[in-house]
Amino acid sequence: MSLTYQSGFGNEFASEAVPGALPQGRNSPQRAPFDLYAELVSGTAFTAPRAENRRTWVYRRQPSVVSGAFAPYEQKWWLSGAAAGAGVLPEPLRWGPFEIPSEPADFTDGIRTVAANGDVMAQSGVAAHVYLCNRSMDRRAMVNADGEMLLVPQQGRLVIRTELGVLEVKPGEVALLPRGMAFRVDVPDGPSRGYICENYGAMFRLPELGPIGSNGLANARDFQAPVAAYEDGSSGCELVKKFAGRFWRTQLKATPFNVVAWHGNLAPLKYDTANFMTIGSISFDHPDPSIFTVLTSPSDTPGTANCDFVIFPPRWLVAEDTFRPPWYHRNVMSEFMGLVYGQYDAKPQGFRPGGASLHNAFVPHGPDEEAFEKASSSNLQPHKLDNTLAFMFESRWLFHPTAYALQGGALDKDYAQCWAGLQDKFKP
Ligand SMILES: O=C(O)Cc1cc(O)ccc1O
Ligand SMILES: [Fe+2]
Repeated sequence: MSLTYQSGFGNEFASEAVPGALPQGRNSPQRAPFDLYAELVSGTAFTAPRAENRRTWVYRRQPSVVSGAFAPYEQKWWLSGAAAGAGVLPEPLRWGPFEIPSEPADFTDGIRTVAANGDVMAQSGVAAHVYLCNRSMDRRAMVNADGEMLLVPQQGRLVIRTELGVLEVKPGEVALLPRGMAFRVDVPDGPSRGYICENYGAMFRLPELGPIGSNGLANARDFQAPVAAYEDGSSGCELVKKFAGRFWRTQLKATPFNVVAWHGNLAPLKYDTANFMTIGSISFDHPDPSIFTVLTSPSDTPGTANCDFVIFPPRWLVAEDTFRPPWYHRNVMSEFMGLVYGQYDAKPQGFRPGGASLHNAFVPHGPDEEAFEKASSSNLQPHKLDNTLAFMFESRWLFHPTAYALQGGALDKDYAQCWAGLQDKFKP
């Protein structure tokens, strides 16, 4: 599938699927072109500072309000907030690859919450989910009024139709779907798996670059928004809505993907992590992983994120007289990690693609025995860490694992053993 995109994080985009559909010089003319309805989607408060303000005008065949009333819908695996946890444990946790079920499941039904924090009602915190699905959302759409969703595919491409157009996202790429914007996910490759960060807090944005300067890490222009595309959906569509942590459904007479033109800076985005310009040590010592921050959702305490999305992409290691993998560590912040492909240098064998790990606040962790032995005795040549992509959702709030995470079968009960062989080698 060859799709067209517009480039830039938070740009003022403008797109029309039919020439002339976008009003010029005003947002709500008495009658919009082609008798479309004008609708404003406000992603931030009207009065949010200009630099953070996000809204988009859509020109559509019917306004979203035609959806009418909703009835309850069951999705018992997709949970919200710290309250959904089955108990926080004080030790490191790790999971093997989460299994994609053989029973039919689309993206909406295939979401399983692994761990969550914060509270939807307080607009704070995130959930770490996996999606495990094997079929497309057939005549079905989803809208999440609780949070934006950062999708990290691990197996299989996703074709994401949104109100603003279509994104295709493959493993190695990520997608960011704005809170409250309808989408449908198709899985052209069949069984598909990936991770989701559902963010109830402040919208993800690019981190400040400080002394790095005006370029580097994730560059704004490498984020891609769709172009306007509407479908002929006269045969109807089910709309599933997540609202205040619960699920609802309604049957629409037509498709919600009926936006013919739009303009604004609130848009779904995709980003290819291959475009991430890594910065690292060219002298000595292992830098803090914050140098690999792709996006950050700030909290009200400066520098202490509601969530940072951090990646560990292919890169050169050249530091001299340095223990190159991550150091042993205890962190006030909580670290949820996943692996898209390859090996993670701190856990070359035990951490597997499609699995996850959780090191909550002040839970000690670090390289396993194998990684430690190798890194502390190898001959330090410039070395390319290649064919690897791990990531971290790092949050100031403790992640609460769910019953699915603890009892669903993927939990690695022997995780702690990976450090058991680290001997006291003190030789005064
Ligand atoms: O725990 C982890 O593997 C993530 C991590 C990576 C790193 O390079 C430094 C610190 C850190 O927490
Ligand atoms: Fe860590």
